[in-house]
Amino acid sequence: MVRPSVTDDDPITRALEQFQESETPQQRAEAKARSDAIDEEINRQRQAEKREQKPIKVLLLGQSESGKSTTLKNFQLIHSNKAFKNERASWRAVIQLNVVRSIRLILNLMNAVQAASAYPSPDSSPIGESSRPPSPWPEPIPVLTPEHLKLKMRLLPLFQVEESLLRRLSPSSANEPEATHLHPVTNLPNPSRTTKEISIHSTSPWKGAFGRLLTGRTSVDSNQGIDFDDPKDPGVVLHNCSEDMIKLWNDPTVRSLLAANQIRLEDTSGFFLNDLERVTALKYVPSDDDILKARLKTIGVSEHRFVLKSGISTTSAKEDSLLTKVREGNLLSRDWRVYDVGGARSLVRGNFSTFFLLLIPPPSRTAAWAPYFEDLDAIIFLAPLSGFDQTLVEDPEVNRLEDSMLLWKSVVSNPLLKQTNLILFLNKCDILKAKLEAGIQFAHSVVSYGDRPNTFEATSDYMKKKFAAIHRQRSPVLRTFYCHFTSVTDVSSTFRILDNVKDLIVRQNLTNSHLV
Ligand SMILES: Nc1nc2c(ncn2[C@@H]2O[C@H](COP(=O)(O)OP(=O)(O)OP(=O)(O)O)[C@@H](O)[C@H]2O)c(=O)[nH]1
Ligand SMILES: [Mg+2]
Repeated sequence: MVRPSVTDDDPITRALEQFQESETPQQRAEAKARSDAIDEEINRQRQAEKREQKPIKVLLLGQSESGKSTTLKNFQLIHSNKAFKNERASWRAVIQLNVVRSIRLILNLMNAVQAASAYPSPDSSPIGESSRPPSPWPEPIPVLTPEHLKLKMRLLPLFQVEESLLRRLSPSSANEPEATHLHPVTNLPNPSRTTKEISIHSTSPWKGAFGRLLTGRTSVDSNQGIDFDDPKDPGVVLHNCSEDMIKLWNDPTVRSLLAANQIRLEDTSGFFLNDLERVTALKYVPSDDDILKARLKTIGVSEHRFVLKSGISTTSAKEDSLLTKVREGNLLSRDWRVYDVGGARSLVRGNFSTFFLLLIPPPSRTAAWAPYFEDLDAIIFLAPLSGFDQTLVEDPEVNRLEDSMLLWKSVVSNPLLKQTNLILFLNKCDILKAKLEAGIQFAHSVVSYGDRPNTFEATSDYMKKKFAAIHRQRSPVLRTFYCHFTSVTDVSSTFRILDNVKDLIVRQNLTNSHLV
């Protein structure tokens, strides 16, 4: 049996066949030329579409702990209010680690006091002053009671928790020779450099570390992915130590030890000691605010993709036409790529890591990095103002604020970035305010500040002018100075600022694509 071909009954095919049979060679050539022209036009339009739809690329830059990853978290929250839904179990672990780190710092201080008081004072020492290491303590050395020592012993299980959390979160970074993000206790008789900071390489699937372990368990909180009945849950040990941790943190001797070493734990990254009861509760689930406060150092570079909407306000006739074009072109939703890089320098002095790769001109810059840094629409540069009285963890001789200004200078003056919008976030304003209110004198660290008032308004304005002057003097082309005072751990104020920034970047992107 002969099966009818599919085209047998197709009237269009039949008509075309008849038409082609009656075509002259010249007509056929003309038809082909027309068809080619149409194909060419379609291709041209596709290319144009591609150009117009090119994603908006934003790079977050700044020294380590400046707030880059926290700004990224704000982008994630803007993108979706369920941003951290599947990650809460892992963030809970990071927060638990942050708590243990703060406690460890206090216990290290107590060890140092014990060691210092083990030496007899020069008056009673038969061999005199020379046998005694220089003491960082104001005399007399604060006295630890037997109760303090018992407290210390009862908190030892926390260190096992730390090891196990680190293993689960970052098996690959366990050998990273990194000092702590906490205030380095360098002037103590036995300075402890043992508190490695937890860092996660951008390629590590750490956010799944806990989720994977939980699959199939019936006790898992299905909304948050946290298994509260896991017998190995570090939360149990933390909960059992909770009362002792609270006692330690509220102890007057401990507070005076911290003060004597000029350590304000409350200003350090990942500080949760004022929330111990809440964060060590057995059923603790981190809030968005907690996740923003959690500290996890970034290594490498990671790309984050979002579709973000931009509502461009119309204030002029020109902008009205822009808005129409944007709407006609359906460009109100745009693809965004936000790049978060690790800001820490290598511990080898002068050897800069991720950050400075940006400043090396191609082709010396490795090809693998190129896609991240070509065609950048904007750099959000974070400079934490609160670092005015701190030094870098990586290099204790470098003042943090001064370092931020040097980095800003190199970014601003870089000819490769002259087309890129630079948006400066003078960050950690909340900590700056708290420090000034606690009586810390800005002028002690920033000598050029002189006898101006020790207020937030005056100091922040002074620093803004400094950064603006660098921008004006060093930029290879005339550019607008965009600057915001930020506290990126504050979701609502950051939401407003990022909304402005988003609109600005989209507007510039459209201008550059000649759509306006
Ligand atoms: N109080 C306060 N804390 C902040 C602010 N910005 C960031 N932090 C905290 O500072 C710590 C460091 O912030 P990150 O965003 O991890 O810093 P980073 O720039 O990504 O650092 P690296 O990954 O090491 O390059 C985190 O614990 C944040 O919660 C701020 O404006 N105010
Ligand atoms: Mg980071």
